[in-house]
Amino acid sequence: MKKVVVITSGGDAPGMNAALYGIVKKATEENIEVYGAKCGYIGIIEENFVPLTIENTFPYLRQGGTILETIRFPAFQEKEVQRTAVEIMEKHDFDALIVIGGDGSYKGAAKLSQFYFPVIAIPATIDNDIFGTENSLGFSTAVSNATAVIDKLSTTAASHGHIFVVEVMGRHSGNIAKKVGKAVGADMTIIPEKEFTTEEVIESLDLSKKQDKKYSMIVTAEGAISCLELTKNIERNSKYKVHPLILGHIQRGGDPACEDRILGIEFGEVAIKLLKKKKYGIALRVYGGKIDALPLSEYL
Ligand SMILES: Nc1ncnc2c1ncn2[C@@H]1O[C@H](COP(=O)(O)OP(=O)(O)OP(=O)(O)O)[C@@H](O)[C@H]1O
Ligand SMILES: O=P(O)(O)OC[C@H]1O[C@](O)(CO)[C@@H](O)[C@@H]1O
Repeated sequence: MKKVVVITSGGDAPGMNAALYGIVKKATEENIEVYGAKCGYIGIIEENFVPLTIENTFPYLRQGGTILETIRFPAFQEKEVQRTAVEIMEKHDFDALIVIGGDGSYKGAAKLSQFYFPVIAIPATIDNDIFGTENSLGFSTAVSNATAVIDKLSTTAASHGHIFVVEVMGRHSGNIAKKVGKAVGADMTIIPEKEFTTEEVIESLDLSKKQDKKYSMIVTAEGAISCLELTKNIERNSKYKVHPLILGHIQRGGDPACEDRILGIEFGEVAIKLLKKKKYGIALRVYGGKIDALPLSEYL
């Protein structure tokens, strides 16, 4: 193992830069050269490679986003595009690819592995919805970011007795909503995995009033219902006036929480250790609180 290439793919996740630093740190100890392809899978196809060194990764270990940047690239689902990626990586003498990304990125990694190219995937998505792992880079930070904003909202909401419906991210997953809803003591949390009715939401607001709470808070995941639609539904079917708020990309923004930094560095180091032992075709995960790996074929 002499030369590896890394991508960050899907939505950026705080902790991706820490993973890049972890990879470079361990690779440097092992005399392995590291390159990054810019903007995810498209960077391989466009042969947009940049050298990654301690000098250009260490300063960003504590910074959110991804210095390699990321673009969603749906064409990568085509087999011919995947084949081209493998040919390009071979042409540039890369011995392995490390993919840092979410469940879509994991599918791309699994497909490349079918061409017998050595691949390791590192879980990174604020949604924490990758099969098999208890945690993914960015989740902890996103939950903290959303909780901090709602905490701010609570003081003004309490002063006016307002009702807020706050929409958090998660197109297919209620993981952020569930944690945030718990942390802020939401009157109801709505997630894509569970059906709900407007009547149930109104009942939760009735209960909140009955309990003399100073304000009411509903948390909804974007994939369940948008806060604008839910606001309309509540106002049409009750006497309540509702204030909607979409938290949006602020959840992915800013610097990684300590947990995501540490996990990022550890994932990066483990990826290089495994590649050095010729273990690839695998996806890293957190299981029982520890880092281990599943075969990438699980993600096809
Ligand atoms: N079925 C697939 N086969 C091959 N490549 C895929 C597949 N699905 C997604 N990809 C590649 O992975 C990239 C990232 O996937 P996607 O946009 O779903 O984000 P993600 O990795 O799930 O991250 P996030 O959870 O943050 O959205 C896509 O832009 C595409 O290049
Ligand atoms: O920034 P984009 O491409 O609009 O993606 C938004 C999506 O990405 C995620 O933040 C995951 O990274 C989802 O929660 C959200 O639905």
